[in-house]
Amino acid sequence: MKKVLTIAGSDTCGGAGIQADLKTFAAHGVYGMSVITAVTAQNTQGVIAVQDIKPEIIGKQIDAIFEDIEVDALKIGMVSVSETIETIRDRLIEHNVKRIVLDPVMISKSGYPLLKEDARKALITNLLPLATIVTPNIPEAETITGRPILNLRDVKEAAKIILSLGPACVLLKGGHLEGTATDILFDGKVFSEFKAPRLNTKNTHGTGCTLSASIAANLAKDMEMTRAVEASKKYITMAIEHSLEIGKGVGPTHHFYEIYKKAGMMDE
Ligand SMILES: Nc1ncnc2c1ncn2[C@@H]1O[C@H](COP(=O)(O)OP(=O)(O)OP(=O)(O)O)[C@@H](O)[C@H]1O
Ligand SMILES: Cc1ncc(COP(=O)(O)O)c(N)n1
Repeated sequence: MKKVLTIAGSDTCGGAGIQADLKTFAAHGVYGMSVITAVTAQNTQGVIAVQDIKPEIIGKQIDAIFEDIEVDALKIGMVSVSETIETIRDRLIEHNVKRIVLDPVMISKSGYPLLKEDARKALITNLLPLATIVTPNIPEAETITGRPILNLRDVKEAAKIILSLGPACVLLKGGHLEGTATDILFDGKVFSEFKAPRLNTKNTHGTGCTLSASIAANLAKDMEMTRAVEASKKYITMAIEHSLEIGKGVGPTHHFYEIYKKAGMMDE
């Protein structure tokens, strides 16, 4: 069985972060493992509090995995502070990790900062160069590039700038633009578009976490990048389509094996 690791924050209400990642891994039929960078108290209405885990313990969690288990792919989500970022960078270089999906989580949908402002530069300089693929949403891409993104042309320009910062590929997610939910993949040569109809639901808590975890699972299964993103786009679209009316705010996406089966990805 393929083995996939998530390095991210814990979300009490189970819609984003570590919990979304492990549910996604299970739905993809891969073995999921986790390194927790921060514990959040949050629900569908927002984030109430965050306790960052000591970088030393984060480093030890990473070592515990790599000293014992072969990892086929990993994803990085909420990393919170500069010291955490530096620890992750050092440990991943030390363990010579391949296939890294970086979701540069900055601000929760409810508006709570999940990455300290002074840690943005650390994320860009330390983690972007290690990424096989980085998956910013529009506001994250605007922060990384320092440019506004209003249309598809801006998206492509931003993808080029982000690629120049070191990752092998960029997937710029169009969830925050209007109209069709179009994501653009750029590998330095070709732009590929992945489109889905915009679904009319407020329940999109953890969509970015789910998409990046799905890409990590698909890369672990030796899928080529474009194929992996295509399969993951189908998965997130179905997970949003089946999203759950849980809590009083922005409900979570739904992960069940059936979604993956319906997307026709069971033979990969
Ligand atoms: N209403 C929607 N209908 C269809 N697809 C959507 C919708 N909202 C988001 N998506 C898709 O979900 C995926 C995640 O994109 P999004 O821009 O929401 O990420 P995100 O902001 O990082 O998510 P989060 O911070 O909630 O984890 C993308 O493939 C995007 O196109
Ligand atoms: C631990 C953690 N990681 C990521 C997110 C982003 O998800 P969203 O933007 O849907 O709030 C979150 N809320 N919590």
